Amino acid sequence: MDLDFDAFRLAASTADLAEEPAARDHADLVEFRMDLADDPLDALDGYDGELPLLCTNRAAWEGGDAAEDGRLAALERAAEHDAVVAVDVEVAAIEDGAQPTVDHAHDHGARVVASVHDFEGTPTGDELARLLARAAAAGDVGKLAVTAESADDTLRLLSVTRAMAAEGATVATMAMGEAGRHTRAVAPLYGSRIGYAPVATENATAPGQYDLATLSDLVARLSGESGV
Ligand SMILES: O=C1C[C@@](O)(C(=O)O)C[C@@H](O)[C@@H]1O
Repeated sequence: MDLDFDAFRLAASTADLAEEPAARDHADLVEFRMDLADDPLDALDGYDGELPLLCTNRAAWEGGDAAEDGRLAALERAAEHDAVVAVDVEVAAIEDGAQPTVDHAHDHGARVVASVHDFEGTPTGDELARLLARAAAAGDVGKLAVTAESADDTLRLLSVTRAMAAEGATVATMAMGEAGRHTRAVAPLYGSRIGYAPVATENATAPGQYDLATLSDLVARLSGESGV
């Protein structure tokens, strides 16, 4: 399978690949949260769904559930699957020695989403720009998820998203939390290339996510593609 990030792509985030049929109507791909799954490599071996996969094995130190032992090795195995079109590697991990994982993914035709998460707040504009530039340089897509507490926080994130996208960088941004929720719907208009949503709200993988059908509808309406 192949999928690029030259346009906005909506990912259904899940720890259970059996949810894929339910995501087909709305999503372009599935984000498989390996760190939240019981036997992720077995699940990947048995995957015969239609949607391509973005595999994430989120480190505990970046808000996920994966123990460090074997974490990157599992991500590398994942990248070898034909259905896996991308893997997510944290920028901090890449800068700390995970470049071989990035290279391995590329060798197997998978793109790399280099990610940064701030679960505490939204940095200053300058710092946001630095973080997103580092992410974009480290991967094929630079992803930045912050926690917004105000409209000003969301504006800074959207502004940096727009500036980087206008320079030609491939970026994905979102603000977590209640105050940031609407950025998930509007960030694509400012150049963000990936949105994340659970099939059902109770299985959210980050604070403030819309469910998949809702985000798909909002993005389509705002982009003028829904025909309404
Ligand atoms: O990094 C991201 C973005 C995310 O944190 C979000 O805010 O939608 C959801 C995660 O599943 C994904 O790995």
